[in-house]
Amino acid sequence: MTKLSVNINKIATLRNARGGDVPNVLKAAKNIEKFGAEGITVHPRPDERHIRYADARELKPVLTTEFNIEGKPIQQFVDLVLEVKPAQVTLVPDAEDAITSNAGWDTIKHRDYLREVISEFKSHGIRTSIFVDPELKIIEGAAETGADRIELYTEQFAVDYAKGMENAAKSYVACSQLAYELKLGVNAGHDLSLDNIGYFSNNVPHLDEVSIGHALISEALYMGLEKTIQKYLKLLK
Ligand SMILES: CC(=O)[C@@H](O)[C@H](O)COP(=O)(O)O
Ligand SMILES: NCC(=O)COP(=O)(O)O
Repeated sequence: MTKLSVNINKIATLRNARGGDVPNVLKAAKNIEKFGAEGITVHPRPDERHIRYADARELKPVLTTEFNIEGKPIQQFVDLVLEVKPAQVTLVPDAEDAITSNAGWDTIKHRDYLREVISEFKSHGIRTSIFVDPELKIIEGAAETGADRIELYTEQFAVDYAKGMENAAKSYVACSQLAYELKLGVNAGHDLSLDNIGYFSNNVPHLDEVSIGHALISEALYMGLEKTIQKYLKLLK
Protein backbone atom coordinates (compact mmCIF):
# COMPACT_ATOMS: atom_id res chain seq x y z
CA MET A 1 0.00 0.00 0.00
CA THR A 2 1.22 3.49 -0.85
CA LYS A 3 1.41 5.85 2.14
CA LEU A 4 0.18 9.42 1.89
CA SER A 5 2.47 12.00 3.48
CA VAL A 6 0.99 15.49 3.47
CA ASN A 7 3.40 18.38 2.90
CA ILE A 8 2.29 21.23 5.16
CA ASN A 9 4.55 23.97 3.77
CA LYS A 10 1.53 25.78 2.33
CA ILE A 11 -0.19 25.93 5.74
CA ALA A 12 2.89 27.73 7.04
CA THR A 13 2.88 30.05 4.01
CA LEU A 14 -0.65 31.15 4.93
CA ARG A 15 0.30 31.63 8.59
CA ASN A 16 3.37 33.67 7.66
CA ALA A 17 1.29 36.04 5.53
CA ARG A 18 0.09 37.77 8.72
CA GLY A 19 3.02 37.04 11.01
CA GLY A 20 0.83 35.48 13.71
CA ASP A 21 -0.18 31.89 14.43
CA VAL A 22 -3.24 31.47 12.21
CA PRO A 23 -3.58 28.84 10.89
CA ASN A 24 -1.71 26.91 13.55
CA VAL A 25 0.69 24.50 11.87
CA LEU A 26 0.69 21.95 14.70
CA LYS A 27 -3.11 21.85 14.89
CA ALA A 28 -3.35 21.40 11.12
CA ALA A 29 -0.76 18.60 11.18
CA LYS A 30 -2.60 16.78 13.98
CA ASN A 31 -5.89 17.08 12.06
CA ILE A 32 -4.24 15.78 8.90
CA GLU A 33 -3.12 12.72 10.86
CA LYS A 34 -6.57 12.35 12.41
CA PHE A 35 -8.11 12.39 8.94
CA GLY A 36 -5.98 9.40 7.94
CA ALA A 37 -2.75 10.66 6.40
CA GLU A 38 0.15 8.35 7.14
CA GLY A 39 2.86 10.97 7.28
CA ILE A 40 3.70 14.66 7.51
CA THR A 41 6.31 16.24 5.25
CA VAL A 42 8.02 19.60 5.67
CA HIS A 43 10.55 21.22 3.40
CA PRO A 44 12.26 24.06 5.28
CA ARG A 45 14.22 26.44 3.10
CA PRO A 46 17.06 28.67 4.34
CA ASP A 47 14.90 31.83 4.08
CA GLU A 48 12.13 30.10 6.12
CA ARG A 49 9.53 31.62 3.81
CA HIS A 50 7.09 28.87 4.70
CA ILE A 51 7.84 26.12 7.19
CA ARG A 52 10.43 27.24 9.74
CA TYR A 53 13.18 25.25 11.38
CA ALA A 54 11.41 25.90 14.71
CA ASP A 55 8.22 24.33 13.28
CA ALA A 56 10.10 21.11 12.56
CA ARG A 57 11.36 21.04 16.15
CA GLU A 58 7.86 21.61 17.54
CA LEU A 59 6.18 19.11 15.23
CA LYS A 60 8.33 16.09 16.11
CA PRO A 61 6.99 15.45 19.63
CA VAL A 62 3.33 15.86 18.64
CA LEU A 63 3.28 13.75 15.48
CA THR A 64 2.14 10.14 15.60
CA THR A 65 2.81 9.24 11.96
CA GLU A 66 6.02 9.26 9.93
CA PHE A 67 7.76 12.63 9.88
CA ASN A 68 9.66 13.39 6.67
CA ILE A 69 11.97 16.40 6.46
CA GLU A 70 13.04 17.41 2.97
CA GLY A 71 15.74 19.84 1.94
CA LYS A 72 19.19 20.62 0.69
CA PRO A 73 21.80 19.23 3.09
CA ILE A 74 23.48 22.51 4.02
CA GLN A 75 24.98 22.45 7.52
CA GLN A 76 21.96 24.15 9.13
CA PHE A 77 19.67 21.50 7.62
CA VAL A 78 21.92 18.59 8.62
CA ASP A 79 22.03 19.90 12.20
CA LEU A 80 18.23 20.25 12.28
CA VAL A 81 17.63 16.72 11.03
CA LEU A 82 20.14 15.18 13.43
CA GLU A 83 18.49 17.04 16.31
CA VAL A 84 14.87 16.28 15.35
CA LYS A 85 15.50 12.72 14.16
CA PRO A 86 12.52 12.31 11.81
CA ALA A 87 11.59 8.90 10.44
CA GLN A 88 12.90 9.97 7.05
CA VAL A 89 15.08 12.67 5.52
CA THR A 90 14.72 13.44 1.83
CA LEU A 91 17.68 15.18 0.23
CA VAL A 92 16.80 17.69 -2.48
CA PRO A 93 19.38 19.66 -4.53
CA ASP A 94 17.58 22.99 -4.19
CA ALA A 95 18.97 25.94 -6.10
CA GLU A 96 19.32 29.13 -3.99
CA ASP A 97 16.75 31.18 -5.90
CA ALA A 98 14.30 28.47 -6.96
CA ILE A 99 10.62 29.12 -6.22
CA THR A 100 10.23 25.41 -5.57
CA SER A 101 12.23 22.24 -6.20
CA ASN A 102 12.98 22.02 -9.89
CA ALA A 103 15.45 19.16 -10.39
CA GLY A 104 16.67 15.91 -8.92
CA TRP A 105 20.21 14.93 -7.93
CA ASP A 106 22.87 14.01 -10.42
CA THR A 107 23.64 10.84 -8.47
CA ILE A 108 26.70 10.09 -10.59
CA LYS A 109 28.42 13.47 -10.25
CA HIS A 110 27.53 13.84 -6.56
CA ARG A 111 27.90 10.18 -5.58
CA ASP A 112 30.68 10.61 -3.01
CA TYR A 113 29.07 13.68 -1.45
CA LEU A 114 25.71 11.92 -1.17
CA ARG A 115 27.35 8.80 0.26
CA GLU A 116 28.93 10.85 3.02
CA VAL A 117 25.77 12.74 3.99
CA ILE A 118 23.57 9.65 3.74
CA SER A 119 25.88 7.56 5.89
CA GLU A 120 25.78 10.25 8.61
CA PHE A 121 21.96 10.24 8.69
CA LYS A 122 21.78 6.45 8.56
CA SER A 123 24.20 6.14 11.47
CA HIS A 124 21.58 8.04 13.51
CA GLY A 125 18.81 5.62 12.47
CA ILE A 126 17.15 8.04 10.03
CA ARG A 127 15.81 6.56 6.79
CA THR A 128 17.24 8.36 3.78
CA SER A 129 15.67 9.20 0.45
CA ILE A 130 17.02 11.23 -2.46
CA PHE A 131 15.01 13.30 -4.91
CA VAL A 132 15.72 12.18 -8.48
CA ASP A 133 14.56 12.67 -12.05
CA PRO A 134 13.13 9.55 -13.71
CA GLU A 135 16.27 8.44 -15.56
CA LEU A 136 17.60 4.89 -15.36
CA LYS A 137 21.26 5.88 -15.01
CA ILE A 138 20.32 8.24 -12.16
CA ILE A 139 18.53 5.39 -10.36
CA GLU A 140 21.60 3.15 -10.80
CA GLY A 141 23.65 6.00 -9.34
CA ALA A 142 21.21 6.34 -6.45
CA ALA A 143 21.80 2.72 -5.49
CA GLU A 144 25.53 3.51 -5.26
CA THR A 145 24.95 6.28 -2.71
CA GLY A 146 23.63 3.94 -0.01
CA ALA A 147 20.24 5.70 0.11
CA ASP A 148 17.31 3.63 1.40
CA ARG A 149 14.86 5.15 -1.05
CA ILE A 150 14.50 7.43 -4.02
CA GLU A 151 11.81 10.07 -4.41
CA LEU A 152 10.80 10.33 -8.06
CA TYR A 153 10.37 13.98 -9.09
CA THR A 154 6.91 13.95 -10.66
CA GLU A 155 6.56 17.42 -12.17
CA GLN A 156 7.15 16.17 -15.73
CA PHE A 157 4.56 13.44 -15.22
CA ALA A 158 2.04 16.03 -13.98
CA VAL A 159 2.64 18.27 -16.99
CA ASP A 160 2.47 15.43 -19.51
CA TYR A 161 -0.60 13.87 -17.90
CA ALA A 162 -2.43 17.22 -17.93
CA LYS A 163 -1.70 17.46 -21.66
CA GLY A 164 -3.35 14.06 -22.09
CA MET A 165 -0.11 12.45 -23.21
CA GLU A 166 -0.19 8.70 -23.52
CA ASN A 167 2.60 7.07 -21.52
CA ALA A 168 2.96 10.08 -19.23
CA ALA A 169 4.19 7.69 -16.54
CA LYS A 170 6.38 5.50 -18.76
CA SER A 171 9.79 6.62 -17.46
CA TYR A 172 8.48 6.46 -13.88
CA VAL A 173 7.31 2.88 -14.34
CA ALA A 174 10.73 1.82 -15.65
CA CYS A 175 12.61 3.69 -12.91
CA SER A 176 10.43 2.35 -10.14
CA GLN A 177 10.90 -1.19 -11.41
CA LEU A 178 14.67 -0.73 -11.59
CA ALA A 179 14.78 0.85 -8.12
CA TYR A 180 12.85 -2.14 -6.75
CA GLU A 181 15.32 -4.55 -8.36
CA LEU A 182 18.18 -2.54 -6.83
CA LYS A 183 16.48 -2.84 -3.43
CA LEU A 184 15.65 0.85 -3.20
CA GLY A 185 12.30 1.93 -1.78
CA VAL A 186 10.28 4.24 -4.00
CA ASN A 187 8.65 7.54 -3.02
CA ALA A 188 7.25 10.14 -5.39
CA GLY A 189 6.24 13.76 -5.23
CA HIS A 190 5.81 17.18 -6.76
CA ASP A 191 2.64 18.46 -8.38
CA LEU A 192 0.71 15.29 -7.66
CA SER A 193 -3.00 16.04 -7.27
CA LEU A 194 -6.45 14.48 -7.16
CA ASP A 195 -6.49 14.76 -10.96
CA ASN A 196 -3.38 12.66 -11.54
CA ILE A 197 -2.70 10.54 -8.45
CA GLY A 198 -5.06 7.70 -9.41
CA TYR A 199 -3.38 7.22 -12.78
CA PHE A 200 0.10 7.49 -11.26
CA SER A 201 -0.48 5.01 -8.47
CA ASN A 202 -2.32 2.56 -10.72
CA ASN A 203 0.53 2.52 -13.21
CA VAL A 204 3.74 2.94 -11.22
CA PRO A 205 4.62 -0.24 -9.31
CA HIS A 206 6.30 -0.56 -5.90
CA LEU A 207 5.28 2.90 -4.71
CA ASP A 208 5.96 3.16 -0.97
CA GLU A 209 4.93 6.76 -0.37
CA VAL A 210 3.75 9.92 -2.07
CA SER A 211 4.23 13.36 -0.53
CA ILE A 212 1.69 15.92 -1.65
CA GLY A 213 1.33 19.54 -0.60
CA HIS A 214 0.48 22.32 -3.00
CA ALA A 215 -2.48 20.68 -4.75
CA LEU A 216 -3.82 18.93 -1.65
CA ILE A 217 -3.94 22.09 0.45
CA SER A 218 -5.50 23.97 -2.49
CA GLU A 219 -8.13 21.26 -3.00
CA ALA A 220 -8.88 21.39 0.74
CA LEU A 221 -9.96 25.02 0.30
CA TYR A 222 -12.91 23.73 -1.70
CA MET A 223 -13.63 20.45 0.03
CA GLY A 224 -12.07 20.66 3.47
CA LEU A 225 -9.02 18.73 4.67
CA GLU A 226 -10.88 15.64 5.82
CA LYS A 227 -12.74 15.01 2.57
CA THR A 228 -9.68 15.80 0.48
CA ILE A 229 -7.47 13.39 2.41
CA GLN A 230 -10.14 10.67 2.24
CA LYS A 231 -10.24 11.07 -1.54
CA TYR A 232 -6.46 10.63 -1.81
CA LEU A 233 -6.51 7.59 0.47
CA LYS A 234 -9.17 5.97 -1.69
CA LEU A 235 -7.20 6.59 -4.87
CA LEU A 236 -4.01 5.21 -3.28
CA LYS A 237 -5.60 1.91 -2.15
C1 LIG B 1 10.82 18.08 -3.09
C2 LIG B 1 9.53 18.60 -3.51
O1 LIG B 1 9.11 18.44 -4.62
C3 LIG B 1 8.67 19.33 -2.55
O2 LIG B 1 9.16 19.30 -1.26
C4 LIG B 1 8.53 20.71 -2.95
O3 LIG B 1 9.80 21.18 -3.22
C5 LIG B 1 7.82 21.53 -1.92
O4 LIG B 1 8.53 22.66 -1.62
P1 LIG B 1 7.81 24.08 -1.68
O5 LIG B 1 6.67 24.03 -0.73
O6 LIG B 1 8.87 25.05 -1.29
O7 LIG B 1 7.34 24.30 -3.09
N1 LIG C 1 8.11 15.85 -2.01
C1 LIG C 1 7.06 16.52 -2.66
C2 LIG C 1 6.25 17.27 -1.69
O1 LIG C 1 6.48 17.19 -0.51
C3 LIG C 1 5.10 18.07 -2.12
O2 LIG C 1 5.26 18.65 -3.37
P1 LIG C 1 4.00 19.51 -3.91
O3 LIG C 1 2.79 18.60 -3.84
O4 LIG C 1 3.85 20.69 -2.99
O5 LIG C 1 4.37 19.87 -5.33
